[in-house]
Amino acid sequence: PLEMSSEVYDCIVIGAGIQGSCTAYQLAKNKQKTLLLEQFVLPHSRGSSHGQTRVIRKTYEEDFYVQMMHESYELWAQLEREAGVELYRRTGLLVMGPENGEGFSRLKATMQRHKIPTVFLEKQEFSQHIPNVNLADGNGALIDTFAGVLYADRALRAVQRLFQSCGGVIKDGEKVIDIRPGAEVTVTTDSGVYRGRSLVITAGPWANTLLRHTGLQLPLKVVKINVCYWKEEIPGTYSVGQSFPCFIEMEPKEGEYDIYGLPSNEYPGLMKVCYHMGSETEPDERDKQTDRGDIDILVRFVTRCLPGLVPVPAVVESCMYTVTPDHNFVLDSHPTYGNIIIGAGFSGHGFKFGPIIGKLLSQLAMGQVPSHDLSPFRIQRFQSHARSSL
Ligand SMILES: Cc1cc2nc3c(=O)[nH]c(=O)nc-3n(C[C@H](O)[C@H](O)[C@H](O)COP(=O)(O)OP(=O)(O)OC[C@H]3O[C@@H](n4cnc5c(N)ncnc54)[C@H](O)[C@@H]3O)c2cc1C
Ligand SMILES: O=C(O)[C@@H]1CCCC=N1
Repeated sequence: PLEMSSEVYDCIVIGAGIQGSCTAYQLAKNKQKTLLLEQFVLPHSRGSSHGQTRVIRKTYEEDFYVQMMHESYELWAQLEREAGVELYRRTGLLVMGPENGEGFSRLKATMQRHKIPTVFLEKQEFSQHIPNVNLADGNGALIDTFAGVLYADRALRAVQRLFQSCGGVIKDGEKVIDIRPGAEVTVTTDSGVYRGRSLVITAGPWANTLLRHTGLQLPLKVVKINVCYWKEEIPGTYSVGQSFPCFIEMEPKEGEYDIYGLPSNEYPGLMKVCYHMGSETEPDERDKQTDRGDIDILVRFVTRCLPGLVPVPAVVESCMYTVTPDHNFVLDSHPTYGNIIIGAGFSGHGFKFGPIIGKLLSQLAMGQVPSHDLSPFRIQRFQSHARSSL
């Protein structure tokens, strides 16, 4: 039998990806005795938060994401100061999309409504501003000038360090195998039993595996992303050093989902260009999913749009998205157990929100009113969905 710890934590957080780590840090900063449990030995590359870089941007169609990103930028800057490390590099973000399409028009309108510093590029001046990129016929282009790159691995380590420096406890290499809801939630791992007055589940692709212990299943699809790096024909052509921006092509001709890229930086001479969707996988069987349909789409895109890259990926890494039907997050209390809080379904765009999500989930865990409207993120929106069982 496993030994029960005598300690009762104010909060136990399951999952030390960016969302769980930021939540745990916010709790510890608020003087909550907090335990952060992680199934793998840290750092690891088997979830969704590993890798050197992520895009940060305010470029969203929806007002609620823009509002959250205003605060998230401030919290990232605060984290940089607290940790004493650079986490954000401003590069700008080029968005290309069908000029008269609904998505691109909505995006432009939201940028203008929120007065987000944006440069709108006319077709005739495009190549002068953005050399070595072919703008598709009928596409418009804009630049979100404060967008950039987050140093992801570095950020995750920094947040976990800050959490520990506030007295937080991390137990890694401990997989949670059971959850017993109650006024004190009992959490069993493969090596111990812990109690907490509240529980936060931020388990990324494993969210439904854990939620099963609480009688809840969410309509989440886990997909494997082939993270592709492409060699520059002339090293530096698309580099941070040459002020090349991150980019998103909305509704590309080559596929149903967006294609995005980050300037070459982490691997000199290699630029990251990815497809914003992948094939379904079981999170523990990620490496058995070998579908390369997304890479075929990317090869066609790179050939058409980025003529300075060799159109064959030089390095392919793996990562996972946990996707909801509407691609919006789940940030809510459990429908039956109010002291169990869920952060899930970040749908491939959650990293940039890490600090604000940490703040919101910690507010829910402490029984406070969240400081942003969480109605777009409620579990209730899935009520009619076949796979949700409340
Ligand atoms: C290729 C790729 C590119 C992306 N690009 C961007 C981008 O440019 N910008 C952006 O904002 N976002 C981006 N994202 C999305 C972002 O990275 C994710 O939304 C975010 O990392 C999700 O974090 P998480 O903490 O929810 O999940 P995870 O990082 O997966 O963390 C969950 C953790 O829970 C642990 N866990 C699970 N089950 C258990 C258990 N039983 N016991 C203990 N621990 C457990 C897991 O091991 C894992 O460490 C990208 C994602 C990918 C894959
Ligand atoms: O979230 C982001 O900004 C990136 C780029 C666009 C698609 C998904 N992730």
